[in-house]
Amino acid sequence: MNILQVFQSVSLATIAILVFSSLFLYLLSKRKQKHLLPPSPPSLPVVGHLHHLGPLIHQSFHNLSTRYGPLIYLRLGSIPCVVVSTPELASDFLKTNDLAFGSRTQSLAIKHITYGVAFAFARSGPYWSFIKKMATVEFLGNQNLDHFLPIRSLEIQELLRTLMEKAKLQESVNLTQELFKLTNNVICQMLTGMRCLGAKSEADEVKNLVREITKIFGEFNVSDFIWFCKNIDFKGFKTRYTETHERYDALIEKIISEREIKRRRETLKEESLGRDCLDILLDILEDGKAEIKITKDHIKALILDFFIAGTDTVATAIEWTLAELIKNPNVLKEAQREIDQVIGDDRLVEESDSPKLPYMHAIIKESLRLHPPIPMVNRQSIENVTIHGYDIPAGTMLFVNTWSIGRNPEYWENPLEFNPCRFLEGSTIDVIGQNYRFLPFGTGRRMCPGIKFSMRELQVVVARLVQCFEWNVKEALNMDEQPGLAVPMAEDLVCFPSVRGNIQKMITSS
Ligand code: HEM
Repeated sequence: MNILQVFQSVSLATIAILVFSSLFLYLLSKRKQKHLLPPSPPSLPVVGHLHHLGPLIHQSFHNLSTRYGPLIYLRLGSIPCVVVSTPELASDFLKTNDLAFGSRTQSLAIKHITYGVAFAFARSGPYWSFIKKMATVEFLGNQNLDHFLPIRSLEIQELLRTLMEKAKLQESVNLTQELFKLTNNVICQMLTGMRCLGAKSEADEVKNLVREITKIFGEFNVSDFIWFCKNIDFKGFKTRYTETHERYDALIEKIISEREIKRRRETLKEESLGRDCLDILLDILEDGKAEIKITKDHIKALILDFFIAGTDTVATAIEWTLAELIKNPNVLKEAQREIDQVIGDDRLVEESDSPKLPYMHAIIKESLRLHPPIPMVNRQSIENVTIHGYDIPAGTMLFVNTWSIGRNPEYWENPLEFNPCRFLEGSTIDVIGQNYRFLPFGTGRRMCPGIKFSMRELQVVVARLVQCFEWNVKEALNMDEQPGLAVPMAEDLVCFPSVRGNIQKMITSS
């Protein structure tokens, strides 16, 4: 939202009073400031550095860093921030000071929609550690992922069928929408056991809500940054997120109640493996001896956390990878050659084939380097720290610009070239957060717990799209980005698939 447009919606008299009082407080705070802060671009009273930011914030930070250096201090309204844009600094902040940066800031909208108890935004502590362990080891651990393999296979097969139909009719397909449907259906079943049926079902309402909430989470709201705007409902944003929360609450209440009735009937608790997330969480809720007491609000917030974190991110990663393959036909041919040689043409690629497809693995990494779905690792400090001689006060927002690091010629040769080979030939760089040049899933204690799940889903979907189809587009692809919680392509990816080889037989027999 344009700051000027925002100001136009409030009466001029009120603005004048508030601006003058803020200016006074700003000057007062400057006089009191004794901290040595990192370099900073010129700022304005009240808005601080907000006027430097465009809609794609990671790109604005990247541009500022090229002028003011790899460690900069910004004040977004009244919120202090530091932006970090080199692997060395990323390591200083995220490894050496991992504990100090153990929290995240949450917007007013996120706080309201997630009952004030979102896990992904919680401060590190006993509740966060307990849920992190549950998420990493149990819900998204290897055993559960194996158990949910048939769900992923079925959903991917559905996608292939849709594409095959389109290919037969020589029609275009909106791959962006199809991929969102795929990832949403998979995560929806892993969380609540429900599948989107295409009719007006609860799962469809979930899909619509996830889409709306993801949009809300990614929107810039001036009330988050300028303290005297906190209670102003700019452009009806507050009304929108309040209503969306109410819709989500009604739906999830119903889903939980139905599950509680089912559990009483079927004593589902006896099954120890392959439970959906709702069952795992209800077990914890009902367990009088659980290490941590959780409430129904925690369950509702956690289900939403995973929905939001697990839908757009994976869909966006697949979308960018396919776009790069279409733009780079030589890479696509090489990937098809690898699959044809290793798998042949009488069966589809399976998740378990991944170790045999190093070129495909390198393609996924190369796509995550250029297009990390979450372009910045965002944290908040919980104590004062001194880094490189600079004083970073408690409560400072940290942005590690992984997007910018991935495109820096000091760390990557010809960084804008899509060249998967850079991840082959002796490269030891992986996605697991140990090399600070490449942090698509973050690093350290707050690292993404969905990494194994995402890599499994990402690789098999891209491999099957490559194995089964040739991809054509009408016009050159627009590789611009769109703002959002994950950063998708600016325009939906619309393509014309055409069937390769034996695909019809393979899809129907799989
Ligand atoms: C391509 C897919 C994905 C990417 C690129 C991605 C990326 C990230 C990143 C960069 C972070 C911040 C890490 C940090 O602060 O160090 C994160 C956190 C998180 N992700 Fe993912 N993610 C993906 C998929 C998923 C999935 C599928 C789930 C769950 C179903 C998930 C759940 C979470 C959660 C709960 C957090 C917060 C963890 C915490 O604060 O401790 N993510 N993700």
